[in-house]
Amino acid sequence: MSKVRIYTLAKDLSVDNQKLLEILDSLGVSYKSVSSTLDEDTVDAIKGILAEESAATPSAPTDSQAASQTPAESTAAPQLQSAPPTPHHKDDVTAPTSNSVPSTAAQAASGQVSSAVAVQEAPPVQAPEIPHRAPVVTIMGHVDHGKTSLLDYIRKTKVAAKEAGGITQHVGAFEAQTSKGRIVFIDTPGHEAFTTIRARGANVADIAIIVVAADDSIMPQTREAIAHAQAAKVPLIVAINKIDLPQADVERVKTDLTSVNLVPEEYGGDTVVVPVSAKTGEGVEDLLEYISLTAELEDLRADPKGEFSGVVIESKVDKQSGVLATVMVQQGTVNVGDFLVVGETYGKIKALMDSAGNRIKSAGPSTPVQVLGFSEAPVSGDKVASASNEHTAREKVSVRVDTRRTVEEARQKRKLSLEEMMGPLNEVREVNLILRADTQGSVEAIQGILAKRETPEVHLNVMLAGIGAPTEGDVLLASTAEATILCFSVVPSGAVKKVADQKEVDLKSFRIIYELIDEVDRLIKGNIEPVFEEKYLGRAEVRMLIKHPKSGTIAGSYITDGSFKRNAKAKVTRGKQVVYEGTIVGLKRFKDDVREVQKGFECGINLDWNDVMEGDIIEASEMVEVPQA
Ligand SMILES: Nc1nc2c(ncn2[C@@H]2O[C@H](COP(=O)(O)OP(=O)(O)OP(=O)(O)O)[C@@H](O)[C@H]2O)c(=O)[nH]1
Repeated sequence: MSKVRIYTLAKDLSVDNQKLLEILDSLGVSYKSVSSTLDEDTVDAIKGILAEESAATPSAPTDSQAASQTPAESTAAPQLQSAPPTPHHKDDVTAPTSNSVPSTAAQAASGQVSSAVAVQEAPPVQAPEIPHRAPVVTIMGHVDHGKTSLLDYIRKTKVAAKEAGGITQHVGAFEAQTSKGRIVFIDTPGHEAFTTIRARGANVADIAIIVVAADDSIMPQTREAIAHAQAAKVPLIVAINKIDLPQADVERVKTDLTSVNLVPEEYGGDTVVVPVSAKTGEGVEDLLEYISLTAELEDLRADPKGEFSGVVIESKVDKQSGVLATVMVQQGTVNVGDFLVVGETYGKIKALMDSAGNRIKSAGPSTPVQVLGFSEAPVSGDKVASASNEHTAREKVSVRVDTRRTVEEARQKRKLSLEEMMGPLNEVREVNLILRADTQGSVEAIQGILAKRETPEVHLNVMLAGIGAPTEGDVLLASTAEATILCFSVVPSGAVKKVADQKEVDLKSFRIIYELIDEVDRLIKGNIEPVFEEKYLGRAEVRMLIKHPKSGTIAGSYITDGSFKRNAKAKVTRGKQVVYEGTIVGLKRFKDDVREVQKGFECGINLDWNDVMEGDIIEASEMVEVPQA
């Protein structure tokens, strides 16, 4: 029985991948990605549904439009109204679950425009769809594995040469035209730019390409790159490069990938792996196709008419032109003459250039543009907003200044709620860790022990485990993922320690493995939901009532047992009945506010409740954490 990949079938049947996935969903067939394979029965069922659909709507215009729609980007093409796609199906096997012929309901679920709709006089009012946007791709990998060469090859073959013959400037990104539409590449190789941007709270890449040289396989920076992509939660595609070399061993790379939990699709996993050569160009077309397929599944959309937002990719000061910043438009449209607010400054756009160096008047989503008009060079990762006039720009800046101050003040006070400290209660908590050790043996030993430390409530997520001292990249990763860096028998450099301090990242070094494990246990404990129990504190009799102009009624009381504390819980009983439960908001001894009053003393108790009466009994208690084994 021959099998066929989803995207190949989509191509053969002239429908878009999304449509096929919807049909598969309606049939209850699980898949991992568009490159998953389908067996003949499923293919027949799909063909049956499509045939029925076209019979039901012989000339429905929306149907044919949807079928011919290019996946990567559509300017405003109306799509079939359907449920939003589920980008990743984690289910393991591609198995058609039943022979059931799809019902009408299933057809409806698959987005079919029914004949009933087709004959209606007035078409139903549809909300205008947000158009697709081009994917933004970043290429990461180990040094010398061919990131620059791959980008150069794509640039050379896919970017229209600049007409005037001038030299295209390096602007940090370029746009490639492929048969599947536009793809934007961030061309500052390595993950520095990527992580710097992320460390500033912005995410610019939609897809990460991890380049692995076929003659070298997985290396330390490959692991780092994978960890960064995973922390950013962007889909990744592995490009096995240099397959033209005689010593290239693609199979070895695939096997090694499984050791970092990236199981290639051929091995039953869901990692897309594409063998390429940046030298001969072999496989590059496939890689571009996979990028478009991934982008399609991610269903990337942005509204060119929406409010503008962008991110600075890089900036420089040009002796002649002044500050030149490359901004990736993420949403909305930017125009010459707009005011741009970046950081706590603003500027008016004097000129815009596309990544090929052509002057343009405006730019929409997923377009890298070089902006002339900033007075100070912005930093990569800075978020950019626009304003239609100078007054609004100034207001936006002042809001940003206020927000920064508030955040700084809050940070100084650092009074976090339980939830802020520990995340929502009753959920499995994640402790993110980055491990650094002297040898592979130590790394594996630590990982082995850690695996046994996990509890049902706390999951240990080792984002990166590497040999050698921690790097600044690790610190950036830790700061964006709120991870702790644990070092065993390796010492962080002063520079790395400094960055960790600045970013408030916990960076700890150990010489004895069990001290490291103790630290992990502490981290786990810190993440286990604390158990509190009520502890009795004391009892008091209300002997007189004092009216206070500000605090209301204060219960002049005598402590008959234990002690009373400010902020403790209070329960008031009258006879046998509990008449009030609340908090002791204030305690007074004569005119002074006090924290605690012991048995045998008189005091004023403010319950923030005015109906307390003489003769009432007040009982105080507090919640205390029960230490757990
Ligand atoms: N034979 C062969 N050589 C390649 C290929 N891709 C890159 N190279 C060579 O590998 C070396 C490193 O390539 P680069 O593109 O500079 O690698 P990189 O990953 O960008 O390196 P860094 O920028 O230093 O991190 C260069 O000598 C390239 O010519 C390929 O597909 N085949």
